[in-house]
Amino acid sequence: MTDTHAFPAEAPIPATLRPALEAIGQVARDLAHRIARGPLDGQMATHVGDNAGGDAQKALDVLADEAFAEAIRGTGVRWYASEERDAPVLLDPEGTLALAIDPLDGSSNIETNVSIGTIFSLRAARETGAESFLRPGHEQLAAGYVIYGPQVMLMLSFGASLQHHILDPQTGLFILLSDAVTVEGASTEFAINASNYRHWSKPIRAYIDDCLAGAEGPRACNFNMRWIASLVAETHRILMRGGLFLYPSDARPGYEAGRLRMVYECAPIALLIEAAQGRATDGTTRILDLIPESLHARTPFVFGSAGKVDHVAAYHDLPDQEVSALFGNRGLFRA
Ligand SMILES: O=P(O)(O)OC[C@H]1O[C@](O)(COP(=O)(O)O)[C@@H](O)[C@@H]1O
Ligand SMILES: [Mg+2]
Ligand SMILES: [Mg+2]
Repeated sequence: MTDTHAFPAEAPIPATLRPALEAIGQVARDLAHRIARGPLDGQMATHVGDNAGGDAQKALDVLADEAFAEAIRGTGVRWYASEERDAPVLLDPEGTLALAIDPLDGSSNIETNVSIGTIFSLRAARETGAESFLRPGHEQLAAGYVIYGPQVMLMLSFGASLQHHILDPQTGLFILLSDAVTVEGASTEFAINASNYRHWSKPIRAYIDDCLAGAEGPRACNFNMRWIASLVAETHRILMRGGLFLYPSDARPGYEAGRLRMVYECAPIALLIEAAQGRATDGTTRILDLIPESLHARTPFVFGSAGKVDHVAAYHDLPDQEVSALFGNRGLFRA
């Protein structure tokens, strides 16, 4: 890692959070460099074990986790919680912040050269790790993600608005492009892993059936589908041009609450989406009001433009026979 700053002095970052965000920015810059070198920098996609959530750990997952944990020391962070660790780690008893992180998101894509990312969330530290992290997401002080794509970008929010930064590879600085990103409402793209269709609940099936029915169906509109299997990349597309993301609960063992984790995936993404005037729910309830029961707790996740997320919630309110009636009289749901 270089010891030069990741942000210009004028970047709009509160002084209390600046050391931690500098450290995150510097590690992200270093990771971006390693990801760009790919196999020249070692076998990043090698399966090295399983994490607390039972997911396969790749070499890059572990390398990223260790780099963030190391760099964040001495920046005011008391508790460090990561997807790759069973429990929060006490870094500094005097620290006032708690960092939750998905060091490498979308790691099933490493060997395919598709965009991957880092998701992070900063909160006020409390006495224990559990007290710090098992709290509603609306208490987050800051949240963000870095996307390692054709361009390396950082989306960052302190709650009120959404900042969009790009890494300039020539200077190594994240440069602010906009401090007021908003989610476009008119997109006709939705993102869901459709291979799980047979496991979904009736409201989710009905919603997707109606999208797939296109101009001839109750929505009277043709939709397009996207699935990258990289939450950061899906979020970035939605922030740049609108749309809807769904990872619902389903009937597979272990998917009772979907796949994505509340503390270090859904809560930070929800903060960013709301800061961009979008909506993020578990299908019906606001993600930022949910209290996780454990560090690695999962939640169904639906987010995107506010109108589309509300639309999904309305399918959960339909009477059972109406949900079942494919192309039933859902005039209410015209696009
Ligand atoms: O393989 P699936 O079921 O489509 O799930 C894809 C989802 O899993 C994730 O890869 C989980 O994140 P990690 O890679 O950090 O475990 C998300 O980025 C993505 O949205
Ligand atoms: Mg992830
Ligand atoms: Mg991960």
